[in-house]
Amino acid sequence: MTDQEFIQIQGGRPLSGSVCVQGSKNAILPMLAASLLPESGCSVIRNVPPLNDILVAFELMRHVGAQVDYFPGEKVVCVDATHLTRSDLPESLTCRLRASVLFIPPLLKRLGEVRLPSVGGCPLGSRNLNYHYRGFARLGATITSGDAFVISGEDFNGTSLYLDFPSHTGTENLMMAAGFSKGVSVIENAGADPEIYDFAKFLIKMGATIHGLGTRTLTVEGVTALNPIDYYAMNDRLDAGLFMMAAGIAGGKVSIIGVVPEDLRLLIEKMVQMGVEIRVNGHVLDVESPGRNLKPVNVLTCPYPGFATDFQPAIMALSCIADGQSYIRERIFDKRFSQVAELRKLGADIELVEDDGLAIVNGPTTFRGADTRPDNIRAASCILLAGLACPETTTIGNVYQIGRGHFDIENRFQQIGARVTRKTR
Ligand SMILES: CC(=O)N[C@H]1[C@@H](OP(=O)(O)OP(=O)(O)OC[C@H]2O[C@@H](n3ccc(=O)[nH]c3=O)[C@H](O)[C@@H]2O)O[C@H](CO)[C@@H](O)[C@@H]1O
Ligand SMILES: C=C(OP(=O)(O)O)C(=O)O
Repeated sequence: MTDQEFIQIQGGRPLSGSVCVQGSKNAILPMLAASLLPESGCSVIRNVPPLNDILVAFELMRHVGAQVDYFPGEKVVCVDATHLTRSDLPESLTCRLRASVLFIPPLLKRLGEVRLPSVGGCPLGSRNLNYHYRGFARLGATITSGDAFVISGEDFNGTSLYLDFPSHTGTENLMMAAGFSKGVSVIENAGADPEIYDFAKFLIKMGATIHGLGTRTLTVEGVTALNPIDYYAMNDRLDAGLFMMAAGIAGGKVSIIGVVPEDLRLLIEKMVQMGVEIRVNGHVLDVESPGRNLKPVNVLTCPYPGFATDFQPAIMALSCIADGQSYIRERIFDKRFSQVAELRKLGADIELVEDDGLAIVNGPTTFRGADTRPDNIRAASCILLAGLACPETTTIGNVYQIGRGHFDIENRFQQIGARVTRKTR
């Protein structure tokens, strides 16, 4: 993939057909990190799409000495971490992957020290890591910071851990570290997201003892050894949501295959409020929309089970075609409106009251074609959606971003009748 590549969308036509949901990046990344915990033997993780973030995680794992064999056709990865050799993570990789932080607990357990330079990921504001480091310190780690964080320790003891905010990777990291600390740890105000739940099931299958799954209080009893396992990762609710909103904005009828409707409850609720018809048929969602005359919506992002911040940019695209004013409030990240500048290029009328985390969308917009360059996965998804509602040509540069979160995007959209192509300048 080069910076010359871009995605071209010629929208303005309804979608029809079926699309399968990919495996969940945000559940798989902690599983890849945890697959470094067993001292011998191969772990197998299934339903692993070849997303850019996942490929960077493979490179990090190989860098520290793990053998990683990936079978993209089968979406299976096999990890053998018997011979880990180093614990200094290179900035050339960590600056591309925020989930690099999830490699701290396994390397600490296996090698007694980790050196982590700055981490990358979506630029959404401050994105502190203080809950992670404070938790590791309470469990017994020593942490120093200079041009990199150095986390070290040999002896970890269970304790009470409290997150000021139910951080997603913070919960995963503390759960993993508590899993090998002696005695019992209680994690309060933990994240309850489905990906955290799936990751906890992964750790339990490895031999960990974790109680309170899906609630805000997790109790973890440390064990001395965790074993390699064979695990099928959950499907990606964010990928499912992208295709739901694609049907909503473009119009037509699309079946989305491989969802847990409960995990998407609020998105379904908001889309139905907007006038999109959604039928739940077991693990398939049938989404049908006129693609115009939608009703405006109020959205406030919250930790799960609230409305997911990762859907905020996409529902903003949808609200642009609604008749009237929509209010979109971001409450998780302090800078998560970068898609607004890109949407405006397509003609959207959006007032930003950034200090209040509020965007007021004045719909309906008749989108015009434009060249865009979104700076993160979900902003790119937002522009892709707007492009589907625009009869002119829209382009999305910086395609690395969308490839971090969605696999084979152009082919999967073509499968449901969209004119989405990947091109080189
Ligand atoms: C790889 C992955 O799973 N990424 C997801 C994860 O990111 P991530 O786990 O980084 O997000 P968090 O839940 O940790 O962040 C939520 C909020 O807590 C703050 N915070 C977090 C940790 C900390 O130590 N100190 C602190 O202040 C952050 O600045 C942010 O304002 O959850 C986000 C919120 O659902 C999603 O948008 C991301 O897609
Ligand atoms: C914000 C995201 O990822 P990360 O936390 O890795 O930046 C995302 O997946 O939308």
